Amino acid sequence: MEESVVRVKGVTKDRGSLQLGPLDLDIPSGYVTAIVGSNGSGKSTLINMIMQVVHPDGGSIELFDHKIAGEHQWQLKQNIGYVPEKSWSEQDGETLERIAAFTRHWYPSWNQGLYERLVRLFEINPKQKFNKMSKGMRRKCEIILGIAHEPDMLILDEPSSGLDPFAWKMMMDEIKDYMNRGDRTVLLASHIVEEIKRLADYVVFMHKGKLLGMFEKDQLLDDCKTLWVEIPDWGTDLNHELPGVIAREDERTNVVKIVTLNVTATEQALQQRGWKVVRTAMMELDEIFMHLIQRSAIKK
Ligand SMILES: Nc1ncnc2c1ncn2[C@@H]1O[C@H](COP(=O)(O)OP(=O)(O)OP(=O)(O)O)[C@@H](O)[C@H]1O
Repeated sequence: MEESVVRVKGVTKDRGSLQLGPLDLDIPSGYVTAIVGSNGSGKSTLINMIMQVVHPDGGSIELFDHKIAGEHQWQLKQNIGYVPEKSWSEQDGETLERIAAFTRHWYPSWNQGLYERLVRLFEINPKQKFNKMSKGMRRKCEIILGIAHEPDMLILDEPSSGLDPFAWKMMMDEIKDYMNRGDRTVLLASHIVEEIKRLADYVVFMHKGKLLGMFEKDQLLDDCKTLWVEIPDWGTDLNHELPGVIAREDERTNVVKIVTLNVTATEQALQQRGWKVVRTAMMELDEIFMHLIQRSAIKK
């Protein structure tokens, strides 16, 4: 794995309704990592702990090789553009223009040209108060503020929430543009499969406060397949006999549908048995996620 910009080690948090962790996670530098999880699985809590908005009960978090505590904190956060899941209510009476002026003062890397371009692109009136804006307009402002100081890392918690399809497309293009410099990192929490498919290099699956795994996205999509297999013996227990197989469904008497997380190993084993694959299909990320949840439930 590459160099890490965020290192989460044994982090725990008691949320009352949910026990998070222990979480261990390394976010690689120079890539887009997407955290995918069901509602209430702890994605925002994890992001808030990385941003120090929420304090972990145990474990440690390092940002850019420094523990996030003490005097480094502010410097470290200057290198991050953060778009939280929920807008800050303290900023309700503010305007983009005023927050931008404040941010410009504190962030030496602020790029005024980029800010003005984004304001024009997203068709924002920078003099309008945030609490007079629609949800999507306010989201656009938060994205502009996150990107305009050209941070080394962007942390985006459900960034597309409230955006219309045109604004969503613009945001996607801007994130790609941001990444084009090569040495930048994005950490993104999202429910939108298309967003993850188009942007992410790595995918982290989270469920009920636990991490189900981190995967290189293209590799995962290559490895996970649905196969329809013609088998001679109807009662054969494919789940346990074949490597990689995590689920089976009987289709017709001699054709079984199986789901594998390791298509190469499964196909090799099928070949050795002389069983024929009659059809192969790609899986979507959300289907893979559902299977990983089922597998984690079985393992317990
Ligand atoms: N401020 C809070 N105080 C106490 N518990 C909280 C707080 N915020 C969230 N929780 C709880 O922590 C758990 C995880 O919530 P979190 O918002 O991190 O999940 P999430 O994965 O981001 O969910 P979603 O996809 O719905 O945004 C939930 O059980 C939630 O009720």
